[in-house]
Amino acid sequence: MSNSPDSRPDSLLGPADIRELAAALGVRPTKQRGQNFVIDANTVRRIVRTAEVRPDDVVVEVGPGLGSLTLALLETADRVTAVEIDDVLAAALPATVEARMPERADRFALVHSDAMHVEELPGPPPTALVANLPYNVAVPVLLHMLATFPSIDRTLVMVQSEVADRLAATPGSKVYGVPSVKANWYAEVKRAGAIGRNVFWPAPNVDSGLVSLVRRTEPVATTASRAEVFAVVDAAFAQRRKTLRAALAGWAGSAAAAEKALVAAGVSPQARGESLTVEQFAKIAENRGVA
Ligand SMILES: C[S@@+](CC[C@H](N)C(=O)[O-])C[C@H]1O[C@@H](n2cnc3c(N)ncnc32)[C@H](O)[C@@H]1O
Repeated sequence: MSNSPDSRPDSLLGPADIRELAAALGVRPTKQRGQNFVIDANTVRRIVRTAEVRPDDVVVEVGPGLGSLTLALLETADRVTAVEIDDVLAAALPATVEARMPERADRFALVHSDAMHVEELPGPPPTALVANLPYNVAVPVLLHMLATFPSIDRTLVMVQSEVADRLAATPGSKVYGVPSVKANWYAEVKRAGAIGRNVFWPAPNVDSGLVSLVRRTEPVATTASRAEVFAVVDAAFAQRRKTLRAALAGWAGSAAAAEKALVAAGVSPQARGESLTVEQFAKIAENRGVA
């Protein structure tokens, strides 16, 4: 499958390998779990390159599926820990790694779990997150991983193209919203490429995009907690067409109290959430209850 001169051509998974593995395991990909498997070695190598995975990286992968990206990550990273929810896929993956890349198998660990419930991982703390995320839970899983593992400093995820746009949006953009602000709380976020539909089996009915997130070297400077800041963000975008004075009335107790917090934060009460930076949301959170 691979055109890369320095690689073992048979170690990564191509279309025939994926079909064979799926048939042997009786796997029928489900939409509910966002199961679309990459069948193209060039695509997974491109993801690893774009993620700038280094030989000393401890990578966590969410949703390894049949192992397409896992094997490409193992070619470069020091360790790969994969979190898979599906019973059959989780049970099969260690054997796939052993069969395709025996010399790297001791660098691989499988955690059979819902990524939303993972609070710790075996081995050294992860330095990078690289994943083709299940599309229906991509944003909550991404935010959970960034919150739970502060050691992750680089992330590259493949998500539905619209979700990639939303994650990387900046204030003033039509698609700027809760995912944009929350992701920006943790990281500098950028679109990092597009992926066509024909590199998957089964082919999804949406396009995909890559998003890169590099952990902020300095966290957002605020005395408010993350939960307090996120509460303002959620309230502001729950009614995104309303002015902040109106949208934050419930959060503050009244429209008048919301106005006081906004003015104290240096934000116009007539502004809307879509124009605010994460720092401004943090300032508003700090001024809740101001007299
Ligand atoms: C889009 S597929 C990616 C598979 C593989 N990484 C690839 O690129 O071929 C998403 C994978 O995430 C798994 N998954 C879905 N929800 C999950 C969750 N909450 N926690 C962990 N894995 C999950 C699915 O079973 C599936 O294997």
